[in-house]
Amino acid sequence: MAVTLRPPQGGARIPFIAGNWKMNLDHLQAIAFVQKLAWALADAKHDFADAEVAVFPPFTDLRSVQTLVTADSLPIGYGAQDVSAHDSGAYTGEISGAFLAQLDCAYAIIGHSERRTLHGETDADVNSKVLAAHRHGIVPVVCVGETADDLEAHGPSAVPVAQLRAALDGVDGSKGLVVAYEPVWAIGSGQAAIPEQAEQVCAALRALIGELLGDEAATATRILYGGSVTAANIASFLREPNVDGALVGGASLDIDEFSSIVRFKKHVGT
Ligand SMILES: O=C(CO)COP(=O)(O)O
Repeated sequence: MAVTLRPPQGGARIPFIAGNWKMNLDHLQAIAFVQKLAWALADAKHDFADAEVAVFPPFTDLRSVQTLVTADSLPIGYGAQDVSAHDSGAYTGEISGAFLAQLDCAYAIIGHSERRTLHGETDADVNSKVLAAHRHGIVPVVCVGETADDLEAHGPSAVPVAQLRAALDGVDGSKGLVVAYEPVWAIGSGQAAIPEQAEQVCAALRALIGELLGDEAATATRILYGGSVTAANIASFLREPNVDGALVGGASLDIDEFSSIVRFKKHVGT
């Protein structure tokens, strides 16, 4: 039996540590990695009530990850790095949310800055993809974040808030949502945001979710910080009340480093 991990429906937010592998690890490497990660967390007696864990492998790995997770009942979730806005048809190279749902993907990352900058994704595209994920019962992990130029011109919150407002147009808040605040200048740079700044933006994003989707969604939605997260700096982010976890890139490819990030406890409500 597969362990199906779904975000909590209201109540306390379980911290969420998500590993975005980007274009790394083929399906054989993915199987070895997920198995070793599960062993490392079991050895460390990780309590999954302290932090939910999910990996986001390339599309070609997802069937293999599903098979492993199902066969061994591993308490590790997984999702896709993108999803098509369309459900089927003449869209060469795209992957339907229907296919991801068939692979029991709980999540799909949508609007990562690498999709926005390298593939020209607009706010409207991101919104269409969020709606597509929801049509198939997949929880979108909506990425927002400002560039260094945006930061200088508008401060940290304005662009992420505008991006999230556009992403949530017409969205049903009861269908589940995770938001990742990833300042573009912090991604892969080794220069993480200052935790107080991450908190300021995450608080503004939560207020916007309340305005658009209601108080229940604002309370239930996990808002992650992403951008040069490591085992050494995760504590400083999780100390912030509106930061509910991390979207981890480079450090999610190292089992010791990633499991150390997962094992750092956020003290909810303290
Ligand atoms: O883009 C990211 C996760 O989606 C962050 O990447 P890094 O952790 O490598 O900075």
